[in-house]
Amino acid sequence: MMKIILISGKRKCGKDYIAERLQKRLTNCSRIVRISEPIKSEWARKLQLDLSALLSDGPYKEKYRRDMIVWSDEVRSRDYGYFCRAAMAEAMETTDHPISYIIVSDIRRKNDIKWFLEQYGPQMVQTLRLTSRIEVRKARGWKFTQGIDDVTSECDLDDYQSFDHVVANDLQEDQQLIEHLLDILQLK
Ligand SMILES: Nc1ncnc2c1ncn2[C@@H]1O[C@H](COP(=O)(O)OP(=O)(O)OP(=O)(O)O)[C@@H](O)[C@H]1O
Repeated sequence: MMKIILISGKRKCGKDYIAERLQKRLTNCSRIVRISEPIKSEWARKLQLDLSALLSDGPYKEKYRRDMIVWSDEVRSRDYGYFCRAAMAEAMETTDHPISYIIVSDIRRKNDIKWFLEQYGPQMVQTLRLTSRIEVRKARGWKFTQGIDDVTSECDLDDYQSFDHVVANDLQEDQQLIEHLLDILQLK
């Protein structure tokens, strides 16, 4: 049975970093899925923007991020699973070998979790909430930005009570943390 790990957490708490470290350990029977990818590619198509610039961390990213959030909220209000479904379909279509573990590295909303649970069931899905102290996030480059840090996409999960695991990612290159995660997520 395939296992799906849903990673959430505030900006710069290390969602991508931890997803990549886990993926490295789980080798090619695992795959990272990002819900933001179909959002970015559809938005870029819509605006005929340069996708590679949009996907990188360059100046494009913040400028278009706000508008993209508004547009993607509209899409979600009609169909909350739209981007989750698109991201999973893309992952499955572009995989030529069996996948045992899917790591979704950018879960941001209660409805994202709801969609995965409805689609795959609680046996297959585990939620992992990463936390980091504010000073640590700042040291990693986070700066409070109005319109990004105070909107639904960043705050919707703040009051979610049902994460399977809540784990701190405050230390630098913490190998024990990776072992601990493999343990609690039963991925060993
Ligand atoms: N435990 C860690 N040890 C060393 N570096 C880390 C650790 N966790 C995160 N980082 C670094 O901190 C930075 C932010 O991490 P990352 O991009 O994974 O955060 P994120 O939660 O995905 O952020 P965003 O929501 O903004 O995309 C990256 O440069 C990453 O390499």
